[in-house]
Amino acid sequence: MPFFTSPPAVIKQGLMLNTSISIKVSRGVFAESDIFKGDFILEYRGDLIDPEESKRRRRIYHNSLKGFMFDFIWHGKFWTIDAARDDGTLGRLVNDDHINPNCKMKRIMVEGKPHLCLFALKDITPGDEIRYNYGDADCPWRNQVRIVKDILKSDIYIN
Ligand SMILES: C[S@@+](CC[C@H](N)C(=O)[O-])C[C@H]1O[C@@H](n2cnc3c(N)ncnc32)[C@H](O)[C@@H]1O
Repeated sequence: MPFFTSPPAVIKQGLMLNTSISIKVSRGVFAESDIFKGDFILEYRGDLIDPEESKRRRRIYHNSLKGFMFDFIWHGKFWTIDAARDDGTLGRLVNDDHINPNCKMKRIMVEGKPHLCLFALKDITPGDEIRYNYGDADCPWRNQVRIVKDILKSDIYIN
C-alpha cells in the first residue's frame, strides 16, 4: 500500500495515472481511472542506445541507476532504452511483477525506430498499481520474496 500520493500526474488518452511511494518498492505508478484490457497505458521513454554505449554507461552508473536500463532485442542485437535520467515521465517508475502482471511491454516501430509501450493485459481499476513482468532481468527482489517464503515454510517446534 502506498503511504504517500502526489497529485494526479498524467492524463493520456483519457487515462489518468499517478505516482505513489511505498517503503517496499519506493515509487510506483497507480491507475486513477478505469483502464481496459488492450488499452495503451504509457511509453517507457529514454535514450535508445546500442550495446557498446549500454556497456559504457553500465560501467560508470551507480547500481541504483542500472535498474532504469531496459534491454531488448532488435534486428538480432541487444539494445537498451536508458531511462536513468529523470525526465518526469512515468514509464521509468513502473515496477516489476513476474507472477501476476496487469500489463505488458510491447515493441512498437515508429518511423523505423523501436518504442517500448505498455498495454493492459486485463481491466485495471482505480487504485491498482500498474506492473509488468521485467522478463529475465536479474531482479534481486524476486529472490528476497523466495527467501521469505522459505523461512515461513520451515517452522521450529519448541516443546
Ligand atoms: C524502473 S525502476 C521502477 C521505479 C522505482 N520503484 C523507483 O522508485 O525509482 C526499477 C527499480 O524499482 C525497484 N523495483 C521494481 N519492481 C520491484 C518489486 N517488485 N519489488 C521491489 N522493488 C522493485 C527496483 O529497485 C528496481 O531496480
